[in-house]
Amino acid sequence: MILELDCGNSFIKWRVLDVNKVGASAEGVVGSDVALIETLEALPGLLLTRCRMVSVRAPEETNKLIAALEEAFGVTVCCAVSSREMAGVRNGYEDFERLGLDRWLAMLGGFKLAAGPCLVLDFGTAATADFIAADGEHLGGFICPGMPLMRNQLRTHTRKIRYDDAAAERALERLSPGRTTVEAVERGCTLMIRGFVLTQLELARAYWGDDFTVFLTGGDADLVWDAVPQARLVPDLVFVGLAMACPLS
Ligand SMILES: Nc1ncnc2c1ncn2[C@@H]1O[C@H](COP(=O)(O)OP(=O)(O)O)[C@@H](O)[C@H]1O
Ligand SMILES: CC(C)(COP(=O)(O)O)[C@@H](O)C(=O)NCCC(=O)O
Ligand SMILES: [K+]
Repeated sequence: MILELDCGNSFIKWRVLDVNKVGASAEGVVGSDVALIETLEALPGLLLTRCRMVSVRAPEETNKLIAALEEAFGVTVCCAVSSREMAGVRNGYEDFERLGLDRWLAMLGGFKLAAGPCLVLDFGTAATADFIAADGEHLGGFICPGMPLMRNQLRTHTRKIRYDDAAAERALERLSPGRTTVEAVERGCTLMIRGFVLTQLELARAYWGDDFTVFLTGGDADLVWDAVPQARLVPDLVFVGLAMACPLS
């Protein structure tokens, strides 16, 4: 069984692949290293042989998690690393190592699935957009605050914006102008993210006309999905790229 991990700034996404099965045999989202190890230890019949990981966290944090996994499960961990070029995609950053590894892997996955020009949009702690041309050239991208950062900034820097998660979820059933604080904030931030998406689509059209694929991924991708009906929602896009960057024979 192979353990796959995507360590973002807020959450660790994990899944277990069983060579004898199609798709993941178990998967989840956890908030900490400890929660990850506990969750995995509670899985019946887990026999890990390999592990591959991508992390956008600090090296010390990532190394600590790797050590904990090796100790708990006796597996060696293959970590995705930056590269200038892979699977036909050329990293467009001036300094290729500075491009977030989650972005790089989602790009590799997107270009493989699209086999043509694509726009990769990822909605996590940050929202990111990356443009990959038909020849695999990464034209660059954009980073802006994602939903968690936008709502936290409003809460931290105001006195009167306070509400709970359940109210936030209810507020997003519609996007009409808010009549309560929670509606006004949740819908306002959602519209900002959607505005970001529409601007990326305009740019993609300017480059490629109508001939491109849009990928949506990240924990908040479903907040924008209905604004981009032509997009492909691929929650595991980073994992698609991870398997390419860390092939395990
Ligand atoms: N099961 C889940 N657990 C936690 N967050 C989730 C879950 N499903 C969706 N989300 C949303 O995903 C967002 C975080 O996205 P994610 O891609 O995990 O971020 P990051 O990669 O930066 O850690 C949160 O704002 C939350 O609203
Ligand atoms: C842009 C990001 C913060 C996104 O992280 P996430 O929201 O997935 O946790 C991450 O890809 C990152 O730290 N990138 C390094 C900076 C860059 O890509 O230019
Ligand atoms: K991410």
